[in-house]
Amino acid sequence: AWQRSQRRKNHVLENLPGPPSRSFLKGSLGEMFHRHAWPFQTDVALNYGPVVKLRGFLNRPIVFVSDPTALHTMIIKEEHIFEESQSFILGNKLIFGPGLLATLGDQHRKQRKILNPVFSVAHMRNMLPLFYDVIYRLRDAISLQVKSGQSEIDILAWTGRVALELIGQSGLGYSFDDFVSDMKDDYGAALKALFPRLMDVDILQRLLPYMPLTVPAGVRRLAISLMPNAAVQKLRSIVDVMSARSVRIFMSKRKALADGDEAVLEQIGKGKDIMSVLMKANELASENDRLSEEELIGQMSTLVFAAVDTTSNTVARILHILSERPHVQDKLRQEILAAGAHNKFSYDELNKLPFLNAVCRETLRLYPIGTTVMRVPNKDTVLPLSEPVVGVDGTIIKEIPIPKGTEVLVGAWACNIKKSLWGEDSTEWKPERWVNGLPTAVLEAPIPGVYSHLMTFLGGKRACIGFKFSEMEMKVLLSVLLSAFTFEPTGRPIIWNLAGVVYPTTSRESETPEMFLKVGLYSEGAKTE
Ligand code: HEM
Repeated sequence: AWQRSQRRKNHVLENLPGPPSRSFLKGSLGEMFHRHAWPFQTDVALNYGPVVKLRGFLNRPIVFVSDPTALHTMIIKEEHIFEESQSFILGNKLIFGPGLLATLGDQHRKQRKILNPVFSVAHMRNMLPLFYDVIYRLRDAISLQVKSGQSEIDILAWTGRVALELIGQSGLGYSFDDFVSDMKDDYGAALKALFPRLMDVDILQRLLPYMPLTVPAGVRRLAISLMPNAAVQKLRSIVDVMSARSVRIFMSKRKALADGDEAVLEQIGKGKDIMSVLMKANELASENDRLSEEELIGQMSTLVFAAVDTTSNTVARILHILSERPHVQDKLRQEILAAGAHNKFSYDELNKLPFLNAVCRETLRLYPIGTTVMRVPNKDTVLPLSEPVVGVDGTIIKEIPIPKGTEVLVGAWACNIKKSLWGEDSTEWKPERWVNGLPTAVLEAPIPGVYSHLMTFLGGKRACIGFKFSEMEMKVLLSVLLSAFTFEPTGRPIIWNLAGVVYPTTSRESETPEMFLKVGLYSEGAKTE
């Protein structure tokens, strides 16, 4: 009977529609995960229905899900079953230490419990003045560049620098960058090199679950240091730079905390940064809730890593879109100026600007920095569906049995652009849809996204913890930059590449993340063409 039931489960998976597999060894992985996979991913998102069968290594089925009810089951109801893959967790543990991206179950829950308050709206309000200080310095630096006659500016370099400095100051209480000279900080350089190096070791990372983790960490590091692989060695030196810095910052904070309030106030974040607040809360927490030093240090690189490329590429994308739509750019600028952008906005004022809100949300909907995330159930389970799926053999499938260990992809982008929810124009960038009211289908669907019916920040217990931080960063940046500058295309291409985080280059071949726009000084009365 057990074998019959297994066969039936596999039959349902095999019966799901999907694109043909082109390679026995790699299945569809080669077509799905490369820099220019947009046509393939669009096909998968739009043309096979809400649950799609893809092929992985040795043609094993991978289930691609964008059905809201199935996603709700994966992300909320059965979050404890649909875990992150072992290679993701173990890879992150080696890179960042045991922080939020590297733990599961109770340990992860305990970390979230103590970290959530430092990402609350109340804490964002505390940090807003610091955001303005940093972003004004950025504005002055760009202004100097423009006044000195440089008009084509690498916007991504600046959104990256400002994102690092913001999480540095408000997250770690540490300054990486003065925006005056070229950034020379070795931590910043290490972080920038991390993503490309991670791509180099992708296959090795998939092998990580097979490395015996019962051996002590020191021995494991020694084993890694002996690996004759250049990519691994480069990655190791990046990790060494990051972890040495985290430990140094941590030690100085611990000393300041021990020395008392005055010493804390003398630090860059004046004790208000996320790590200082966290360390203080941790001291006061009960024995059960308290995190170890290793776990605290593990949060530092995790936060910096998770905060920088994500937000900086999203802001770059918004400015790219606005550069191509001068009227929309001006409409947004006028809203910001009319609301008094020359003074600093309060947190509530910033969030009450309807068009700014719409532009951010629409960009996050259509252009999330990651199109999918992977989950792997730790036992056999069943995914219910919002609407039935028609199998390859014509039978109607109402629910999908998922055997333990099956790779299931959360189709975050696919859900964000689903036509049955968002309408026929779902693949067009139309901020007005957020002003005019969202379709009832969107409002009524059980989309498990933590932010505005979108899957961009995911949802549930492993949702992005920094989504309000990121939203505040985007909004302050846009309001300050648009009231000072105009943005136009340079005439050269901007290509968006699919990767762990989607990033722009100036050609399909180039591997350098960069995005040039023509930047001019905005003076009131003079409108953008
Ligand atoms: C546009 C900006 C951002 C996007 C689209 C984004 C998206 C995401 C997504 C999809 C996840 C879930 C990853 C997974 O489970 O596989 C995540 C997790 C996370 N994000 Fe973000 N993120 C952004 C900005 C930020 C910022 C600014 C911070 C910190 C200040 C941050 C901190 C984190 C952390 C710590 C996690 C791990 C949470 C956990 O597992 O408990 N993110 N983010």
